[in-house]
Amino acid sequence: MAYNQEGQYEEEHKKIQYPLDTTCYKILDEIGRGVSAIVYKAICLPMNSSVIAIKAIDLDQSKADLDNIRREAKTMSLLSHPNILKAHCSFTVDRYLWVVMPFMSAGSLQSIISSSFPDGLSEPCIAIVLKETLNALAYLHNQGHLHRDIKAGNILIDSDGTIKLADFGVSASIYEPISGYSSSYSSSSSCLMFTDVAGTPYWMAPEVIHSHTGYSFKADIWSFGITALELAHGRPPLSHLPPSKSLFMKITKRFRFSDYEKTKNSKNYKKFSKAFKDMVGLCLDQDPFRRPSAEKLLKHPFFKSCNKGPDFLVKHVLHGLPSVEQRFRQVIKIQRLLSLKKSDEDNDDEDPIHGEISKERRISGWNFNVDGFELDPVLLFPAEKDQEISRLKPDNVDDVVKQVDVSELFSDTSTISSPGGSRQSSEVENAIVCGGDRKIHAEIGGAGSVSREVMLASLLFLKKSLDDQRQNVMNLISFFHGEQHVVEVNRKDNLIEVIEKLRNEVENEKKKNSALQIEIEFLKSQYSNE
Ligand SMILES: Nc1ncnc2c1ncn2[C@@H]1O[C@H](COP(=O)(O)OP(=O)(O)OP(=O)(O)O)[C@@H](O)[C@H]1O
Repeated sequence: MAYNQEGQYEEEHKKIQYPLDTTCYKILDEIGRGVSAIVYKAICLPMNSSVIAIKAIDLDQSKADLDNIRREAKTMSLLSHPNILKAHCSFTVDRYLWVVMPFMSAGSLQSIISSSFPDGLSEPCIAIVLKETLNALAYLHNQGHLHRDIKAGNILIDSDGTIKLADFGVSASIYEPISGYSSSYSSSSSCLMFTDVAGTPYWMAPEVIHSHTGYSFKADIWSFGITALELAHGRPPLSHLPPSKSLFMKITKRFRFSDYEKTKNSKNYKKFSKAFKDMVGLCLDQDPFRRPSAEKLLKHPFFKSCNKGPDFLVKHVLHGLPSVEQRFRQVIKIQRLLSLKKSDEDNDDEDPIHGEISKERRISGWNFNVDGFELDPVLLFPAEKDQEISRLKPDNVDDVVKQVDVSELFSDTSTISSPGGSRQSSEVENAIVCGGDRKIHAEIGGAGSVSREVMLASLLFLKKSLDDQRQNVMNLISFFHGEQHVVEVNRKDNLIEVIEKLRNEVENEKKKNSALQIEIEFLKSQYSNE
């Protein structure tokens, strides 16, 4: 790394002017694809055929307009940090914007885990990657910038283990609210806030999804926490759902609990340190104000005790890894196979939204579960009673929800079951409650007009659902008890596995129970106040 006299980091290529002409570049291979861009490995002919990466952004598909992209590129060119990937230059080619940047030969952490570490990286490796990323984030925030798209796909690694944060496609400067800028921007509150929805759904902070409440630097911290889970488990939470659907379900729709459970059935739960879990827990606080700043997070024991460097990543992650272009070809192959398989399956699928009511649980928010090292859903009422209760909701609910126009949140509305012009009241209610416990209570507190009968019916329904599930577990337990005398010794391992599964089910039941218990206690106190 080179530092100038002021101690600022200075990249070696800084003074070199890269040509703004396509004929000077020769494309070698495709190495990646994003939502609206293709990334190529290429060489720059007048620069001794040095290898570079070109990101060709389709301006017709990109949400941001050219002026915004240019402005952002200019702003980014003023930033300089060893953990931030800076573009060499950018220029338009027909309807594409070419961003010429250094080639990070091992590609993104996302492409590495998806090809070679499907169950995630080891904790010491994660610590190095996250620490370097956090250095970049702390610098960015200090300079008044939000990244707004922190995820493993935007963390790049070079052959020497150097980590750089990339892709400032949706980043924004908090100091430059220029008119015409696609972000809505508000400075009316005590801190500067954005209100547009930016980023990638799985990594989005709750306050970004509820963009009417505004968000700021802490939204990046949430995404950083999700990225930690992504590196640890090989995927972000809810990633078994299409991005738009996961977001959509989180904020407006019923979510089948059984769908969520599938994500937690990972056979080989890895053990992670308390420090790691604690650090992620701080990032994934529903309340952005309670999340630490990037600077403060760097002082967390998890990062303080991380004393390994890039060499460790070379040895434990990069060694024996297929090249970025080979990995990309593999991904494309798998995607093709999966899309063929999916189109077959889609024909047989039941409607995911209107499936069996008994399997559905409405999710009102997300809590970080330290022991399970996952995001856990906070359960609300069973779906069937939603309509009855929401019919009785206070009138101002619709006004609040008008500010959350779900159809505007997605560029890819094709995968969403259309919310329609007149939204159903059950969806409406869900949209307000999913921001966390405080909001749930505010909403239920507002439902003072709900009749005793309806509440009682809801609670009885909940109780029956719990009884049914308890009964199922009891049946399974007695089934295996009865079988015991014929179980041979060599089946002991299988039995242990089954018991473990049952134990998990019982644990899950307990968790569900306590979430419901809280709701019930709250409702009881509402009634006693009446
Ligand atoms: N400078 C680079 N050097 C090497 N590989 C790169 C570089 N930039 C991107 N890539 C590879 O290309 C892939 C796609 O990158 P891109 O930034 O388009 O997509 P993304 O960030 O995964 O998706 P999105 O469009 O949602 O942001 C990355 O995952 C990475 O493997």
